[in-house]
Amino acid sequence: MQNVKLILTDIEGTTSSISFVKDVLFPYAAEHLPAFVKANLSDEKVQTALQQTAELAAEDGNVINVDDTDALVAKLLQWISEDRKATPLKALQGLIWKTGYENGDYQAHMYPDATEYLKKWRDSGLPLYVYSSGSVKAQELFFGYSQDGNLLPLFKGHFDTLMGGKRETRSYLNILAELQKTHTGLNAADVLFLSDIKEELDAAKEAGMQTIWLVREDEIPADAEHKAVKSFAEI
Ligand SMILES: CSCCC(=O)C(=O)COP(=O)(O)O
Ligand SMILES: [Mg+2]
Repeated sequence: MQNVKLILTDIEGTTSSISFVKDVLFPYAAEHLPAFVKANLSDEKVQTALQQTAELAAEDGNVINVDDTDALVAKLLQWISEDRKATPLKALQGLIWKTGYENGDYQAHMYPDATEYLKKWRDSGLPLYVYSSGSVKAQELFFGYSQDGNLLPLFKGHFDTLMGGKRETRSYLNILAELQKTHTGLNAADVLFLSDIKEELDAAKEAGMQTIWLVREDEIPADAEHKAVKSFAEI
């Protein structure tokens, strides 16, 4: 880790297992989404998410009336099953997961090395930020209710798909511009981005950031274009 002044990390597959997100969080959201939407139809955040769902579906060529709650819910359930990183879905998931965390139905998974090194890096003075497809609300819940306790104070800030998609270079430039408001003189090359997805690392590298690929389960490819490690201890 050379000349790194700030670390930006992904969550799923990087600090935490893919299985926790896919096998616990997504099914919980799918189970509770229909009742949650119907019970909270007058909530401004829910209304905004439904409006955006209709707009996004229309962009896909699937016109749904914004008053057709059942059709919008069906579309959102389809997106959960496809793991679509759609901003309105992510906003609703964050709201739904809150109840599960607060009831103690689950705690967010953390790889032990991720918790250990995030704490070490924070203690050494490195500012830590998160960039995930999960909404900022969902990220705060995730680290606030982790199996290793409340890890939220480790992070200086959070970014989600409001910055853009994680496979787009523009998103990392948007994040850099946000970071520069607090960290004067910060350059892209001062930022280390950690992720398990090559296309996300490619986009961050294109924006000028340093990258490290977390290869948690598979063999590290011999021809990896990014420095690849199996755990935060190797960073
Ligand atoms: C923040 S908790 C749920 C994560 C999530 O919804 C997701 O889609 C995972 O995205 P990531 O960018 O962390 O791989
Ligand atoms: Mg990931």
